[in-house]
Amino acid sequence: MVERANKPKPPTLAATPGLPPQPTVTFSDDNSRVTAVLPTGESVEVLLYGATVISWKDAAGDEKLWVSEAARLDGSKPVRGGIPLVFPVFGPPPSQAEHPQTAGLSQHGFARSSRWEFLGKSTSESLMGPGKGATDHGAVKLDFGLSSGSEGLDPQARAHWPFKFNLIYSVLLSRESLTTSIVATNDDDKPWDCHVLMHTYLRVKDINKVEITGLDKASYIDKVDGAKTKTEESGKLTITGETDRVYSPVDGPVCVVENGETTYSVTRDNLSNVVVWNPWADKAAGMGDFAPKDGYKNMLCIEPGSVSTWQSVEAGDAFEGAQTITIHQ
Ligand SMILES: O=P(O)(O)OC[C@H]1O[C@@H](O)[C@H](O)[C@@H](O)[C@@H]1O
Repeated sequence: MVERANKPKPPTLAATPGLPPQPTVTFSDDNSRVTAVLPTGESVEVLLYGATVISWKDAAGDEKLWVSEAARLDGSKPVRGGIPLVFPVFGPPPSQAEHPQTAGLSQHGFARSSRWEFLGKSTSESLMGPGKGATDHGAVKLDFGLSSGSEGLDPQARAHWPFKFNLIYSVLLSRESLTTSIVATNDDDKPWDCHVLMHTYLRVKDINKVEITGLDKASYIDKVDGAKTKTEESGKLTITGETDRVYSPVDGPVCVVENGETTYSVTRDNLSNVVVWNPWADKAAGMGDFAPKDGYKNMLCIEPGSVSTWQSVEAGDAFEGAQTITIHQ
């Protein structure tokens, strides 16, 4: 056979003009987690168990979330750290008399203790569209699903929360921020109630040098002082001991300031509460999966949620909520 002199060469990806580098999405060998990396180096890692975000790094590789060194990542226990998702009940379940629907569930519900399904990814162009600037920087969204029919559903849900539901949880990584959002749809023919909360463990350098802004004049329930309702009087909240508060702030960012510099700002969409939690020394000492024991100095939970009242979701309706955490250098 004679070679044609001007035989056209097959196009190669590298040579394709105008195609910007794309984020990569990979699965771990055991299929337990999915990792997304932007072309500029930022990354996020999500464990299918709980759809728990267990790592979020900036382009320099600096970790933004705190995960306990003793956290169980094998699906035997909710993860101590990262971003566990709380649904459909926040905190210890209420009594049968208070709220029969959720009384039989365990603390913080079953979303964080079920194995979710990875539904797919969307990357920069489909997310942002051309001309919106974001394509220059890259972004990737990972979608996860859990429903009443899911194989991975924690058995406590089937036994104690026998409703039809469908949850879609999305994790959107862009260069400076991470957004997590949930759509909780009622597929049943009767209403059900839920709480939703994103239990974010932010990594901080030294809790003693942290101030939290954005809570000024907000009312809160102080869970370490007999669940009294109080009003935040400090424009710059400091953490000096065990702290467990359910705030109802006005809209606007809640910021973490370290050494006088804002390091994170957290904004909310349709989530009216922010829980601020740090277990401090004694409580951390009593938690088997909390390590190192002085790790409370390097973490601060800022947890956007909808937990001070029940969200009643009608048949066929959905509850949606989201948080965006932005890194400030
Ligand atoms: O140990 P868990 O179930 O992960 O909960 C940790 C903390 O989560 C917080 O959201 C609660 O306000 C605290 O009361 C609780 O101690």
